[in-house]
Amino acid sequence: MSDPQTFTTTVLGTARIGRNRELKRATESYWAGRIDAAALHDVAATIRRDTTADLIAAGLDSIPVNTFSYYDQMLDTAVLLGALPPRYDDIADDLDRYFAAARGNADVTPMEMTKWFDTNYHYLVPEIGPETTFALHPEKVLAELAEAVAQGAPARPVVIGPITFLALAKAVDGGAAPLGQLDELVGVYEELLARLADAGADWVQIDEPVLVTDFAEGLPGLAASVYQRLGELSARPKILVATYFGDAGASLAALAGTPVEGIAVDLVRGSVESVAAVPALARKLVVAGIVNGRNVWRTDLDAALATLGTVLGSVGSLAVSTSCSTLHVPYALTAEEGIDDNLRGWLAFADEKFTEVATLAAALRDGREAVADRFEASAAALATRADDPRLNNTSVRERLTAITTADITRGDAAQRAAEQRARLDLPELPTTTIGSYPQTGDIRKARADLRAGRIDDAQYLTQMRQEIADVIALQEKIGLDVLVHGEPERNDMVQYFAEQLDGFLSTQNAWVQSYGSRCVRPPILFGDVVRTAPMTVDWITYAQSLTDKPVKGMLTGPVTILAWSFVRDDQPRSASAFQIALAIRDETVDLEQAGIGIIQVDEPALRELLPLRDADKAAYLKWAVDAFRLSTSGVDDGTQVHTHLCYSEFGEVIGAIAELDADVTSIEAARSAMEVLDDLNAIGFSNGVGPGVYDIHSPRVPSTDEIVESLRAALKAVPAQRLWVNPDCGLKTRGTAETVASLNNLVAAARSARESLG
Ligand SMILES: CN1c2c(nc(N)[nH]c2=O)NC[C@@H]1CNc1ccc(C(=O)N[C@@H](CCC(=O)N[C@@H](CCC(=O)N[C@@H](CCC(=O)O)C(=O)O)C(=O)O)C(=O)O)cc1
Ligand SMILES: N[C@@H](CCS)C(=O)O
Ligand SMILES: [Zn+2]
Repeated sequence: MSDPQTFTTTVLGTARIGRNRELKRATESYWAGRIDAAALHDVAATIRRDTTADLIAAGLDSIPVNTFSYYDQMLDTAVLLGALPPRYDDIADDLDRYFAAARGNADVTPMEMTKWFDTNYHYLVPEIGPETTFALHPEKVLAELAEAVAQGAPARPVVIGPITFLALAKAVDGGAAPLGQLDELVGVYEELLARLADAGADWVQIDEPVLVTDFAEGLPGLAASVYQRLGELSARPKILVATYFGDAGASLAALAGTPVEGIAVDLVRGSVESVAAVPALARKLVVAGIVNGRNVWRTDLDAALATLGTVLGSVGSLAVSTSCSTLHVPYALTAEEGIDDNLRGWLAFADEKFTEVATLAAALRDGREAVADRFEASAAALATRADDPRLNNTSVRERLTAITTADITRGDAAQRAAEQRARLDLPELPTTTIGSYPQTGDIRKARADLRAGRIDDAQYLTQMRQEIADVIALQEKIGLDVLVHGEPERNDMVQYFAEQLDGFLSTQNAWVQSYGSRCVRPPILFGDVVRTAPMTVDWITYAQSLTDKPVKGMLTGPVTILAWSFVRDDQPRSASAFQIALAIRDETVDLEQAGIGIIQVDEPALRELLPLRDADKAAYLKWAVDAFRLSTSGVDDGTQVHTHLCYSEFGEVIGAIAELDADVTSIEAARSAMEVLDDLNAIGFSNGVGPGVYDIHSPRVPSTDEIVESLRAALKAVPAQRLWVNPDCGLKTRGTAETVASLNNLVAAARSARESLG
């Protein structure tokens, strides 16, 4: 049992989708009406109980609770604070209201979704307007606390803090920046702390990851005043303010100057020097995030122990922890088969990380000798990494050394546009889609059947070709101008490529939540990246053989492949990005040689990897742009290069988007009212652009009229010669009926807009 005064071993949070994605299946069944709310709650309770039991078994003496979520922790926080947007007020049932906010329904649009810091996890963006009021609804956190206590857990409730909640919210209804409502909101946290104290909580963890960023001015000052105020409460649990995803910088001293008892610091991305520089930490519990919660590499235990030894000298007491929640890594390495011994030895997923935390804490408490066998096993496994030939491919390294500016530069953009116009002969306002068509149950089942040996390669190929033929026929019927093959053969736009590239390990069960019930299996980029054969050419040329309309080749770009993989940590990420770029470049050249005239290289993660601190942004954008250009500059001027960006606010990277120098950029804009076009104009962007004219994240079918309206708005910012008409992202998550209806309206809207252009 934990000493309520302090604790020594913990993690900041855990995954909640379930070891076998039980929550995904249960929520999707609930939405489809196949199970009722009680059955869904049962699955959720089992996941929570199992997670708590696993953490107890791992030997942790303080256990996070309320890190479970049916959909998203920011949405949970909006509910906790009574700050759901009012458009959901009429929905009486709590669960249905919650899911309506998450996903929308026939009557209401969902809350916006965007990336959580620089991760591939998406949160729902709180909406704060002048009329927003806050009111405490602590039922979930209190229930989950009681549940864990009943299980015998030394439970520590976790909530997102007020600064992070408001800094990540968006202003609506003409309101000012949401952080202006911080004072009022802190009052609700005061009430919450009193309720948690009444419920017997010894500690509460308040997550403030925004303190490692430059997202808003004056964050250290806000940290000081908010936690001074909360710290002065008389009846409250001990407060642990958790910073993660980077170095808390000046906020660390600000927090240390308040009465809070504990501060969690990220020692993977942050530095020991920052801790040593704050004398007031000598009076605090420092929760040392030494085990990487963001990546899958085994911890170098000796190095970690040395770091902890240094930290110990400058803090009041110390607990060992992961650097952030293990939400971002898969559950268990033991669920993976077929990994060679060398590579397996370098890895640690969540379960293995819990053990690393416990081992390090034991070494601090009892001395390294007490757990020497674990340290030695770890060191021996990691020692095999340096000499593994897969980490050092001479030919790819030599090729990269020889790259010059000419290799990342295409011909003059206007000249390219003229050549492409002559070659492609497209109408004004050409219509297209972003790549994927609905990934139906039949498609996924075919892949599951192939994996299980129920069908063979030839049968799988036949079925996928039929899917492609159907999608081509559908697009011709709808009347789209530039067609796609629909991506049926792709389990995922990153994993599909990783499975074919040397240097990547693809997993079978290593699922990580991406948003809501949607999961991905990030590949593990462990070595040098080499393309051994074309990856997409057969599929695309088959699609092109079925139609006279141009079919776009469809590739994922180097930054996105990197961003959505677990990346080796023994060289800069840029070095791996350039290796991937060479592989994609070779693929574009092969597609061009096979007669494909348009090639799209998707970079939806360009914005996601933007560093959280302003000082680091320019260097990132330089290598990210160069990697993209390396991947797309091998083709002739007459080949039209498209790119696609989504899932973000693009303001900060708008200059980089222009520097990508794609001939056509399709970009999510359906929810930001064409602001992106004004931003592009402001920097003189003059290539083709396709602002998304409808939101594919909701089943709602946009009317022709509303798409015409979007196009009219777009035409005020962009001349018809440069404007493309497309949805804002791929259609893989949509149903077929709504897709067909939406695209019919999109084509009708483009025709109507063309007519009005005369
Ligand atoms: C564009 N986005 C992507 C991101 N990251 C990626 N790595 N990939 C992306 O596409 N980040 C930003 C956004 C996030 N958006 C999404 C959208 C959709 C999904 C999604 O649908 N995920 C699927 C899993 C996709 C997949 O890997 N499919 C595989 C395996 C399918 C499967 O689960 N099979 C079953 C058996 C199936 C059956 O019998 O019917 C099984 O194995 O048990 C495949 O198609 O082969 C999801 O289900 O969550 C993710 C991110
Ligand atoms: N080509 C991909 C891009 C998604 S961001 C798709 O259409 O799904
Ligand atoms: Zn997209």
